[in-house]
Amino acid sequence: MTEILTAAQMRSIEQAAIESGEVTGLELMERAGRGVVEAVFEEWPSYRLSPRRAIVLCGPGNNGGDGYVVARLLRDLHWDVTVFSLGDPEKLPPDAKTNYRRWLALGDVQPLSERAFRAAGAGYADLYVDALFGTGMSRPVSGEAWSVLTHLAGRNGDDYAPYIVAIDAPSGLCLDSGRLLGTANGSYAHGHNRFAALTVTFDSPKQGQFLADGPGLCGKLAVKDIGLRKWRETGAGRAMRLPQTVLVTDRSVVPDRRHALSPLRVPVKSERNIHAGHTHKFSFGHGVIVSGGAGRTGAARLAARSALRVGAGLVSLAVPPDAAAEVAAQITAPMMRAVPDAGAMAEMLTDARLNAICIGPGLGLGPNHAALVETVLKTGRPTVLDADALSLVARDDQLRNLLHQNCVLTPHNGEFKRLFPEIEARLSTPSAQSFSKVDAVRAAAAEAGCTVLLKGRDTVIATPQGQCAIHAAVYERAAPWLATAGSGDVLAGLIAGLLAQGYAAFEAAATGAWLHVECARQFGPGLIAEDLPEQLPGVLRRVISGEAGRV
Ligand SMILES: NC(=O)C1=CN([C@@H]2O[C@H](COP(=O)(O)OP(=O)(O)OC[C@H]3O[C@@H](n4cnc5c(N)ncnc54)[C@H](OP(=O)(O)O)[C@@H]3O)[C@@H](O)[C@H]2O)[C@H](O)CC1
Ligand SMILES: [K+]
Repeated sequence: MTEILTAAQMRSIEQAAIESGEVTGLELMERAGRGVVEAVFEEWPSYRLSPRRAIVLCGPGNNGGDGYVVARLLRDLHWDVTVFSLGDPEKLPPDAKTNYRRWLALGDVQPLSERAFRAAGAGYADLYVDALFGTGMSRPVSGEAWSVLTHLAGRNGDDYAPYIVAIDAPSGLCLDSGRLLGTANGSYAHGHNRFAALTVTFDSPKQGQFLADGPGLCGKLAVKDIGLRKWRETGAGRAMRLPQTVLVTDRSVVPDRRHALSPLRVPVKSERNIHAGHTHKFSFGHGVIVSGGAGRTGAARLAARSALRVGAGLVSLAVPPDAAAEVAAQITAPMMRAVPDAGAMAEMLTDARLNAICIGPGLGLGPNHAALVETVLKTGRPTVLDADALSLVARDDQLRNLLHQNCVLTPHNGEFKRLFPEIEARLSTPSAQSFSKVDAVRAAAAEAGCTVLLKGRDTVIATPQGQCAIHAAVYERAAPWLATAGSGDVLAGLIAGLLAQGYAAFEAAATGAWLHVECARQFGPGLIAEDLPEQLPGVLRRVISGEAGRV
C-alpha cells in the first residue's frame, strides 16, 4: 500500500513516534541521513568504489540536520566534504544542533552565499546535497538560499542537476501542492522544470512529489524506511481525519484495510470469477455509450471499444438516427440502437440490465444533448460524464443538481475551471500555493456530490467523503504519448466498462486511470488513441497473473 502524506501528517507521525518513547528524534535523523547515503550509492554505484567530493547545503531546521548527518557519514567514508550552512547553526533545533556539533569534530562550516559557494570550486564536486528545507518549508525561499538554488538550477549556465540529491524536496518545493513557492512557472531558472537528479524522502512519498512541478524538480524519487510504519499505520498523530490519500499503483487502488477493497485484485473476468460460475455476458454488465451525431461518432466508438475490452459483458451505442449508418459501418462487437431523442433514451433505459452509462464524448452542446444528459442522470445509474456533458452541466444548475453518488466526472483542466470556477481560482492563485490539486478535487467532489477525476499527468480522484487517490504518470510511469486526441474518450470508456462490471465509482475511476496509462506505456511512442484498447488484453493478463507493473 502506498499512502501519500502531507507535510503536516509526516510531522505528526514523527511526533507520535518520538512521544511514544520508543525512538528518539536523533535516531530518526540518523536513519534519515543513512537512507540518503544509501540512496546515493544506489543511484551512483561508482561512488561506492572510491571517495569523491561532496558539497552539502544545510538549512536552519531538521532538514539541515539530515544534511549534517550525510556530511559526517560521507566523511567517515573518506570523502572530501564541504558544508555550507544557512543561518546561525547555534540556533538549530536540538537534534540538528547535535549533528552540527558532531560534524564540527570532522570539518568546518561556511555561511551559505552564492559567492562562497562558487569560490569553493563548486563546479567540481561529484555530489551536491540540498538539505536546506524539507517538510518545514513555510514560505518562498529568498536571499542567498534562493541565489544558490537558482545558480544550481542553471541560472548562470552551469548544469548541476545530474549531481544533485535533494533531501525530502528540492528546497522551495511545497510538499503539499508540488509547486515551487514564489514562482509563477514552477522553475528556479530559465523555465527549466528540473533541479535534482534524485530526491530521497522518508517513510512515505509526499503529495508534492507527485503533483504539479514536483516530479520534474525531484528527478527521481527514493523512499527510505526510517521505522515509522507503526505510527503511520495506526494513524497515530494524524494531522487530519480525512481518509488517507493513496497512490494508485499496480498493487491496488484502495488497498487500505479500512476500505477492504482492492479492485485490481478482483480483476475483470478473472478465472476466479469464471470458476465461480459467472460466465454469462450479463454477469459483467451492459454499458451504454451515448454517441454524438453524424461526423462526431468517433469518440463514442472509442469509448465503446474500451468499455468492451476492459470487460463489460455487452456494450450498446445509443446513436442519433443521422449517425446510424456511420456507426454501423465501423463497429462489430458493440451493439447499436438508434436513439432520436431524450424520450427514446428514457425508453431504452427502462431496461434495468443497462447498468452503466457514458455520456459526453463527441456529444454536442445543444438543448437536445442537455435533455439526454438529464434523462441519463435521472436514472441514478452509474454514469461517466465527460467532455460535452461536463460543459452542459457547468452551465445548467438543473443538470448539476441531478448529479449523484454513482456519477464520475472526468474533466480536464479547462472543464474543471468551467465546472468549479472558485475552486480552480484558488488552485491557480500564487498566494494559495499550498492549496493542492488534492484539496481542489476533494472540494470539487464534495460540491458536486460525486466522484471527480481531474485529468493530467498528475490525475487526482476524490469522492464527496474525502477518499482520494493520486494517479501520477511520472517517474518510471511517465507516458508522454498519452497526450493524443481521443485518449480522454478511451478513459471515459474504461471507467464505464468497469462501472458496468460493478466497480464503485471511485474504484472504477482509479482503476481506469491506471489501466489507461499502463496501455500507453505498453504501446510506447507513436501511440494513437485507437491503440489503447488494443493493449488491454496484454495489460489485463498481467494484472490477473499478478505481474502487472513489470512492463
Ligand atoms: N518528520 C520526520 O519524521 C523526520 C524529519 N526529518 C527531517 O526534518 C525535516 C523537517 O524538519 P523541520 O525542522 O520541521 O523543517 P525544515 O528543516 O524543512 O525547515 C524548517 C526551518 O526552515 C525555516 N524556513 C522555512 N521556510 C523558510 C524559508 N522560505 N526561508 C527561510 N527559512 C525558512 C523555518 O523557519 P520558521 O521561521 O518558519 O520557523 C525553520 O527554521 C524533514 O524534511 C526531514 O528532512 C528527519 O531528520 C527524520 C525524521
Ligand atoms: K531539501
